[in-house]
Amino acid sequence: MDGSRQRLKDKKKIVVKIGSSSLHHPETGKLDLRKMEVLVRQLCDLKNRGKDVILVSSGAIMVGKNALGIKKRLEDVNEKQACASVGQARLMSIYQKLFSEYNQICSQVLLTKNTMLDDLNRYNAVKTFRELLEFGVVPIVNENDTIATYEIDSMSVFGDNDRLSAVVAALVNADLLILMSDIDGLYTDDPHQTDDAVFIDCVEHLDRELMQMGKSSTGSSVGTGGMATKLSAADIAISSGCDMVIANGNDFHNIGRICDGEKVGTLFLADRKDEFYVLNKLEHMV
Ligand SMILES: Nc1ncnc2c1ncn2[C@@H]1O[C@H](COP(=O)(O)OP(=O)(O)O)[C@@H](O)[C@H]1O
Ligand SMILES: N[C@@H](CCC(=O)OP(=O)(O)O)C(=O)O
Repeated sequence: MDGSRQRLKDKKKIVVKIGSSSLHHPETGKLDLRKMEVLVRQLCDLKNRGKDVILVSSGAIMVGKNALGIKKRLEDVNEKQACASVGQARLMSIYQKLFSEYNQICSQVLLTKNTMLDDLNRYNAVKTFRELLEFGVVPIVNENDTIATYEIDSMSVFGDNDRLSAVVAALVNADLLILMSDIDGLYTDDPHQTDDAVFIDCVEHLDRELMQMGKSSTGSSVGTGGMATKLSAADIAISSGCDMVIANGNDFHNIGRICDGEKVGTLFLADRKDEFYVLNKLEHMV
């Protein structure tokens, strides 16, 4: 086991982000409940190991779309917002049921980019997260899709939970962010588009050349942002003193393996702690 992986064993505050693609049965688009059980068990076990855990979960739009019996691809923003409103409530009720099986309390936190940019709102969010973690709760975060796009204008959305999870990691002073995706980690190019893409095990310096490797092409019908938003998230996380791992969400046991220091996914090593850099990034995020 190499040294940089070894340090993952000592992480105390861990943010885990799950993409919609890791939660659904691709054939039907419905929730994969067996996988969700494994996810929740892994997170509860991290809690039992004495760690603070925050889950950033996508899936509201996908779940709402299914609940409403919509078969076509969603194009209209308001239609997506209506689906998110239905789906978020359903998603939370399933998470609550699963977490309660392990006597674990979870809570819902919905954020927008504006919440994070406003000093008072951000301060309140930080304090609320602190209280929740002190109570031993697992906060479950998503973007507030219902209001995000018309809160001021389209610039007010995160638009993807990859960057939202990195902002949350920075807010709560997390020391590890795990992004579960539909792919093993970062490759030199999108493996779904190029045959000779090579897997990258560890990133010590996230330079321009690496940033350009992350394409916005997505591997599933429900994913958004592709690798581009994950690298943007890595930039935010590692600048706020938080290591980040991108790993495959096809097996949620990977979460425990990562925290055991096993060589799973691509590891991005934190290189500094710069609060202003993160805020500046957030301000210019489109
Ligand atoms: N350099 C790259 N390395 C790996 N995957 C990449 C890269 N560039 C683009 N991708 C694409 O990013 C997808 C993962 O992002 P996304 O579809 O948003 O999934 P998720 O919602 O599961 O996070 C991959 O399936 C792949 O097609
Ligand atoms: N907030 C949206 C998900 C946005 C998002 O980033 O989705 P994904 O690329 O699946 O992580 C939802 O809950 O449906």
